[in-house]
Amino acid sequence: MIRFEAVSKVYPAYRDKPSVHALQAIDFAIPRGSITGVIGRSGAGKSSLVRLINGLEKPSSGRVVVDDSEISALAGRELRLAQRSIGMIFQHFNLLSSRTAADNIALPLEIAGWSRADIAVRVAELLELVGIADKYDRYPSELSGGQKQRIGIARALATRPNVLLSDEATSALDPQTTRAILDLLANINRELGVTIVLITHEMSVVRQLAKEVAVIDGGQVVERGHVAEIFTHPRHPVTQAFLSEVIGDSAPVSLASRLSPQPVAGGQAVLRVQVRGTEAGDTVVARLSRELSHDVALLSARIDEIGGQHMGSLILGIPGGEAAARQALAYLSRHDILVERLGYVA
Ligand SMILES: Nc1ncnc2c1ncn2[C@@H]1O[C@H](COP(=O)(O)OP(=O)(O)OP(=O)(O)O)[C@@H](O)[C@H]1O
Repeated sequence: MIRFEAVSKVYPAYRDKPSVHALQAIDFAIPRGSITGVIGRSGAGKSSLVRLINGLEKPSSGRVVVDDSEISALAGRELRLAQRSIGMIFQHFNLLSSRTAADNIALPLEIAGWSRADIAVRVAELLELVGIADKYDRYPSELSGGQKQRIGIARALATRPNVLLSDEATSALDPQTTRAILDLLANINRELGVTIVLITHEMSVVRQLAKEVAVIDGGQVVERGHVAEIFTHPRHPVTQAFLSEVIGDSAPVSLASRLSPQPVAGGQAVLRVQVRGTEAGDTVVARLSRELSHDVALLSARIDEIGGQHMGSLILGIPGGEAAARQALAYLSRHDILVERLGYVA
């Protein structure tokens, strides 16, 4: 369990730079054994939050507790011991280029004072765990990004930590490699019970791996909860913006370029309808056609399923002039379906 209790972090003024309130009033808990996503835009405070968990920074006020130990109050040898139970992986892997894969993984064990024989056994186990046993004698420059991250993961797990912090660990990888690394992290969580904190600016990463998510903005947690719930009912504008990236609810370019802000004689009003929840998009189209007593054109649709819930958006063309458009808007709003008018097309 990781707990933030009324945590704030202020970086003091330095020369001509003003002080920065990087985190304010952070109060939340990450359950033991969970995979929790922490998502935020650049500068939101994500890295500051991570550095508080592993004790690299101290909070300006409040407490950070990791597995019953107040890491924010530790120093010296006690802090170093506590840090051994917190592994970390990074966007740019942070491997030593002069060491082989095996020797990179061995590094934290050497620092912890393990014997050479024990290190050899543990490194072999870890190479196997992350699926690159055949690369033990390769140098980082000879490996792909995905393989380097596997070494990063093995090194982070070497001292058998309870917590694994992932700071944008897949941001430098292509989508296919990202998926493979996220699958590996899911296995590690399942098999070893390691608590994973996933710092990211990509909702697709949260969606693929995390069960819980906290959205952070301006140094505050602005929304948090189960991933399926947040994805289907996002409340904060920042969450909504992250989601529209992953759902892609913008109109197709060919349609957007034809949109006119004024009604077009004999044309259609174009509406964007949000699909959230158990109701599938096609039911919305069918119900609306029945209500209007004429066909509704489906101009574009992006629907996904997350945690058994449909989510996405439909772009509909409503023929029949202003009266029909107003009737459609009223009907959808009456049924609590989020809708917005994008314009008109011929
Ligand atoms: N050591 C520091 N000294 C002064 N200000 C800092 C320091 N570290 C971070 N900040 C400031 O604190 C705020 C939060 O930064 P932080 O790095 O935690 O955000 P982030 O969400 O991780 O951003 P990014 O995704 O760009 O890394 C920013 O305004 C940043 O400029």
